[in-house]
Amino acid sequence: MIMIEEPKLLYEKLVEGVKKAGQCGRPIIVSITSKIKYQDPILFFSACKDEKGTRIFWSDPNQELTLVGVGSELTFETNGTDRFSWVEKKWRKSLQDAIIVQDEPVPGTGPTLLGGFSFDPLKEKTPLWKSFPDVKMNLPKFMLTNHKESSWLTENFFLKATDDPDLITEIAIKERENLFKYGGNASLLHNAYIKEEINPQSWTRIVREATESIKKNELKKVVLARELRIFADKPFSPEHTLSRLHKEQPLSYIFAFESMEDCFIGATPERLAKREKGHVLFTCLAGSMKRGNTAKEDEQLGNDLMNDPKNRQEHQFVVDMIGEVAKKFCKDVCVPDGPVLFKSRHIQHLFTPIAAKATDKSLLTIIEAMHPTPALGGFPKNAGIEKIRQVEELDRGWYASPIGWIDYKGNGEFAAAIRSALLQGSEASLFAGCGIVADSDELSEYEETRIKFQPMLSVLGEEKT
Ligand SMILES: C=C(O[C@H]1C=CC=C(C(=O)O)[C@@H]1O)C(=O)O
Repeated sequence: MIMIEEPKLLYEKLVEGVKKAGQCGRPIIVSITSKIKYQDPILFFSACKDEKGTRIFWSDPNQELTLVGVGSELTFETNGTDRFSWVEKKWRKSLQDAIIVQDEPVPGTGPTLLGGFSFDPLKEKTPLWKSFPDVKMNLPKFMLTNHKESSWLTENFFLKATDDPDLITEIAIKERENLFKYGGNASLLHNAYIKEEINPQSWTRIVREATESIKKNELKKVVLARELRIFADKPFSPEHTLSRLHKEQPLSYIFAFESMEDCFIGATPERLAKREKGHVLFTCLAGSMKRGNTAKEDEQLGNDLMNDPKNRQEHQFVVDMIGEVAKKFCKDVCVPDGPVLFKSRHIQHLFTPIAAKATDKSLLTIIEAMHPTPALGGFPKNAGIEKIRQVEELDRGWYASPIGWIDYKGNGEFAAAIRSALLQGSEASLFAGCGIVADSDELSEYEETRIKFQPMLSVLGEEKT
């Protein structure tokens, strides 16, 4: 039996919450966190099938922190610009007078929002991303938090003055009992799919035209993406996909956001910013090369990447822009002299970490200023966004956008949602993009996107031959 807080304590806090909601004239968050026996996060995600459509999975590199949210007690979602400050205001307001019960102040426990943003609220929307608005951040009903080998369960309530604490306690106890009923083995599922590349010739033409715009000094860099649609013999399983991503991409952020019938899932190596205990960490990741077949070839390719002027230039735009944001919103900013290599299973990148001390500027304020970095949009920022809006034959939806979490103390982390797929039953759309500078070659960039599809293709099953 898993130790969760006493029903008596739960009941007392619910009574207190309902009373406070009456006094304040608005709903009140009651959030109770208990340390529980270690739980496997993917089994937990899989067991909560009844909450399909609301489940969220997040784990950081090496799985130092994993969050699994199920159910939604409170959701902030809207379309349009201004969404970062909109969420921030709503979240702060909802937290006023919150009743939070927690023994240990572990980041990522207690009331925490999980979710993400779309790439560009001003780009025309298509039905593809109908389940994902320009922002959707969710306070889950239940959230499992794993820090290395320890687990906590947070249970959230958004109480109105008219709620009945007896009834809510009774329902909460039943729901909890169902939470940990694990069974089945998702890893037995395996899909066979066929691929459809969407407009590949048109994409290479757009890339070539972008290099011409850059040569004419209209902008310095733009990241152009393309879509691959796959069709399988049976529905894709988020739990199966998560479990394979965990095995194949241990150095990446693994994420899954369910929304209605769809699931946006992936393994991104690209942190945007993490704020924890007064520190803010940023990652600049741009400039790519395939992995070698032997250690020697891999090392050679890594050296080529480190010494390639085109890739160094692509990378430097990212370092300069993120460095500027860090200096504007943080203090004691430390930018290394040059990049190192970051290697994942299918691809290697130039990588520069930036560290700083936090000020009173919130994580969402920083993310708003960063998005999209020149690794996802372009440089200068607005010229990049406009170029993408004009020329890309693609609805990016949440691809290349900030996804992550923030807790009630302002700790949190956001990553850029690349190396990702939108699962829609037995069909899926995959996305991959490349930084284009003046001397980019469209066929090499096309080849680079092919490599960037690999992390998702390899976990979604086998191509039918
Ligand atoms: C936009 C993507 O990758 C970005 C991140 C790392 C390296 C990149 C590059 O070398 O072009 C891209 O800027 C993607 O994978 O879809």
